[in-house]
Amino acid sequence: MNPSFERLELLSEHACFGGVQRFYKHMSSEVGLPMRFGLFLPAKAVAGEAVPLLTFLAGLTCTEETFAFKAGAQRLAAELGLALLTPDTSPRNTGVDSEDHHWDFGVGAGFYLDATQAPWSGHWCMESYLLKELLPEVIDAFGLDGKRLGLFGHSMGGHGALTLALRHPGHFQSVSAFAPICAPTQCPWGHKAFTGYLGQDETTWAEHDASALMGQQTSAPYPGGILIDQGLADKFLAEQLHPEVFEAACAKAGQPLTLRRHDGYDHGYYFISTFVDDHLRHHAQALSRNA
Ligand SMILES: N[C@@H](CCC(=O)N[C@@H](CS)C(=O)NCC(=O)O)C(=O)O
Repeated sequence: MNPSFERLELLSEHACFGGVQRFYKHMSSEVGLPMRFGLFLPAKAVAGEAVPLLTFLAGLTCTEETFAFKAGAQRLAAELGLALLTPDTSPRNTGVDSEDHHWDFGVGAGFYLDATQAPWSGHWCMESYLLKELLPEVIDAFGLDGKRLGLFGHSMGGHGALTLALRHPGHFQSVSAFAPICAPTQCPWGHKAFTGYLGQDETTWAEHDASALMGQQTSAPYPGGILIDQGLADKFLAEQLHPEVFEAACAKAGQPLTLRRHDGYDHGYYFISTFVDDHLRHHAQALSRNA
């Protein structure tokens, strides 16, 4: 049996739109603890075809189950032949006393980076976990196409999608986000997370700020375009999200950006489920070009 597959413990399995939604647990050497993730495989992947992999990074307080339960993405993913990977949002049960004292820092709030500050630096290394361990292991275990990878996410996970896509050029072929934290160095969530995980030296923060990273580009890193949806009734928009800062950075870099602002939509999964099909099509189109 494939050694990557052998490392995975199947927690549950549900037939879904001709494919299968599964939840797994595995021992992560990067995190140093067991981690959980969700994986939807369309019928073609179950039959052994190397389909593209689209990874969704969830927001604050979410788990590997949230997007799988609430977004309603499996129907179209099945039709388009996309596998969907939903990692957890942080390590859990780490032994750090204060890990769950805040809903926006610690457990459920890994911010998709590698912490450099104690006590977080021991286990909080979501960037290395995703890039060096989870994605390669899942691609290998299920025979997916590692050259056709898309990344999207919501809120903190939108920050994760944009920053990881910019920090790892060439790794992902498509990127999109729902209500992302676009300029974490300029908002309370970002200040709190970066102070805790990265320390007081703000020069290190810019390396994890999507707008700052885009501002450094001299040509478009995603010439096929980036898609962002943002609800205008989102209670976090004014204070935390700052899509206009990312919009300006994209304009400066010549990065095509479709930033859609939707009257009446809030921050939650009713908003995500309304527009998720457009994101799946955005990725399917980019990933089929790379086939
Ligand atoms: N607990 C927070 C809200 C946290 C929140 O909205 N989390 C978003 C991501 S930033 C989410 O997706 N929550 C899960 C859900 O809506 O099901 C509050 O009370 O304001």
